[in-house]
Amino acid sequence: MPRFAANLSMLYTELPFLDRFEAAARDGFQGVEFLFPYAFAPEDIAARLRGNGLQQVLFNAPPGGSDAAGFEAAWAAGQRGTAAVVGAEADFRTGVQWALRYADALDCPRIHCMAGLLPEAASADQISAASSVYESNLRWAAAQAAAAGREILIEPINPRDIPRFFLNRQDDAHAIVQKIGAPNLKVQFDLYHCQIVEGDVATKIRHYLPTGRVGHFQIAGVPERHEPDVGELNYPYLFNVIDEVAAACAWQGWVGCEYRPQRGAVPAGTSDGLGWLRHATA
Ligand SMILES: O=C(O)C(=O)[C@@H](O)CO
Ligand SMILES: [Mg+2]
Repeated sequence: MPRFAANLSMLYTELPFLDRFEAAARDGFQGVEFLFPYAFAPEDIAARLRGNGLQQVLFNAPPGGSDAAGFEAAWAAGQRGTAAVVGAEADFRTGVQWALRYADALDCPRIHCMAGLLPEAASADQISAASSVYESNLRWAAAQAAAAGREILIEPINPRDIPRFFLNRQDDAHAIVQKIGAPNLKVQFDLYHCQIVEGDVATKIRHYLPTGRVGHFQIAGVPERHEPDVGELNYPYLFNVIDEVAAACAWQGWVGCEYRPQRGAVPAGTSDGLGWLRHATA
């Protein structure tokens, strides 16, 4: 079975953030991911990782802004990344530098750089300008990350969850990664978003995983984004597909569990809903 990482921004939200690490380890996770670490000192997060025998496998570069308070304000104001946002190039670079410092402290191999939003009713010229900025920002970020021994990931996200998000489709993500051609620039393949936007998920795993351009998977039930055993995707089947293809191409990444638990009563809500994980790893 794939290696599963708990997404601590969505799982265990019944607990304070720093206590979620222990809860995830107690439930058998060996890896964790989350959106943003910037509200906490890197050494406090590193201590929780060490103390619970966990690996940090992924987190996001800031969503906008230029310091820790600004990052939180940007997220609250609806900013969803700066990589493809014309005029936000300085914030993008500042954000990647912050992320690389945290990646070093947390020994985290991957950083997700969210693309950001297009303007309302974007014109063809505005879309083309966003594409140019995206390409030059990602080239720069991949070079910075390579020097630090890290990967940069980009993720297609469905436009129902994030309207006007610049990157929605797997083929567009792979096209820009191929065009830039940096070996440490990869795609974060979130099966939840893929099913909502384009479907044909198993075939896309078989097509894209052997290219070497998939850096990470994420999962959730569709359409409610609850546990993976709730909804229209057959995850036991998809886990077997990932296993089979990963074995054939020696892929050794992680599958992030990025869903909102619906089962059980607080405070045991997240753990109550992990029957799918116990079944998958039995
Ligand atoms: O929303 C998702 O899906 C994610 O993976 C988050 O990192 C937001 O980018
Ligand atoms: Mg995701």
